[in-house]
Amino acid sequence: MSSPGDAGVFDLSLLGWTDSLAADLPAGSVPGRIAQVHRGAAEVITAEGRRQARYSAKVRRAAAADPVMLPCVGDWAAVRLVVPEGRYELDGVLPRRTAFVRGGVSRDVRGGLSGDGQGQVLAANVDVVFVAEPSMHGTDLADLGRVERLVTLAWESGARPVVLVTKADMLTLGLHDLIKDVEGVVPGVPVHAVSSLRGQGVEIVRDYLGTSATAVVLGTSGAGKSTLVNALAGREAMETQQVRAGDGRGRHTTVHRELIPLPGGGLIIDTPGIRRVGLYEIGDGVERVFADVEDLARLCRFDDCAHNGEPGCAVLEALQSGALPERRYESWRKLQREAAWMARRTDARLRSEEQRKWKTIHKEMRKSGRNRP
Ligand SMILES: Nc1nc2c(ncn2[C@@H]2O[C@H](COP(=O)(O)OP(=O)(O)OP(=O)(O)O)[C@@H](O)[C@H]2O)c(=O)[nH]1
Ligand SMILES: [Zn+2]
Repeated sequence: MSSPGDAGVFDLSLLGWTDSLAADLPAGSVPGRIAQVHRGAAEVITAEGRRQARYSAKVRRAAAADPVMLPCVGDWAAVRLVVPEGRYELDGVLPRRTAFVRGGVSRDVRGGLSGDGQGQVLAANVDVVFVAEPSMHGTDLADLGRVERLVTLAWESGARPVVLVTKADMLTLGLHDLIKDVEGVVPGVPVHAVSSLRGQGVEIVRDYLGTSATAVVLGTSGAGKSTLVNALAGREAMETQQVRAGDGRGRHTTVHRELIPLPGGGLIIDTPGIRRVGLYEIGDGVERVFADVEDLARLCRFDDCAHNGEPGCAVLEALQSGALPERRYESWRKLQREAAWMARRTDARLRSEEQRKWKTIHKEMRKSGRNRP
């Protein structure tokens, strides 16, 4: 059996290729899924196998004007063979269904924000986001606030979140209660216990990918992301912290992003530390994760209640009665502020600009494809 990535012909639908993507492919080019990006070139998986493809002048110009236009892991690219030279050229990126975007934002340990608001796409065309939260992290239990934050981010990317309580073997007593607590803070999102070390829950994770879905794994450093990816891939696709600890360079986080085709179809993108990833689009991520709090807020006497001591504030009442835990309230406020901050800074401008650019680029791609002999 040939598998994606081996030389030889294989089925692109196992990489997520669809008819609707095919409709956007310019004439004269073949599709390739970007597995890794380098400076000025990308490694793409095509029906013929893996190829290095240099960016065309058009792609370089577009990326120079706006980093959001840089090809990224998970993108579907239009690849052409440049005949006299015999090399491959990446001549365009097909429209993205979903995207993880870093808004040029850096975040200090206390959650402060700074940055220029310039977008950068970290991963594209992701269907499922696995939020990996270790049952035990050092001596701490799973961090519910971190789960809320990452699930919010997942919703905003356009993909579907699934929470995995990883390293489940480290917590035998109380695991059930912990899962219940996690379920309680992300309404409507499936939560599963996973131990990659023992192989527990790995099949459930695998099932989310079917034959052609693409997933990313988000989570704090040491959450067991690489170990899970390796368990899914059935091989050492990613270096884990243990492996790295032995190489003399000491412990450090995963630094590169790579799209890894899994045996039997489906793909997974291992992401480096997500601490710098901000909420980019003012989507409905916060409302979805905090649906219970948002419901309360609708009961406040004033429509524009800031939940800051106004009379008849249902949120503060719930807080005082203990129905709404202080931790969750604070988490809600923080993520609301963050989303609002990003929205003010970049969202409207970037979104409209990006849409406009995609339109012209695809018009050009189609035109140049048709005119080519
Ligand atoms: N007990 C237990 N340990 C695990 C499990 N999964 C991973 N670990 C250990 O946790 C440590 C961190 O695992 P990694 O997979 O490297 O974590 P990561 O999330 O990829 O970390 P970064 O690359 O730094 O973001 C390693 O020592 C793993 O062996 C598990 O299911 N159970
Ligand atoms: Zn209120």
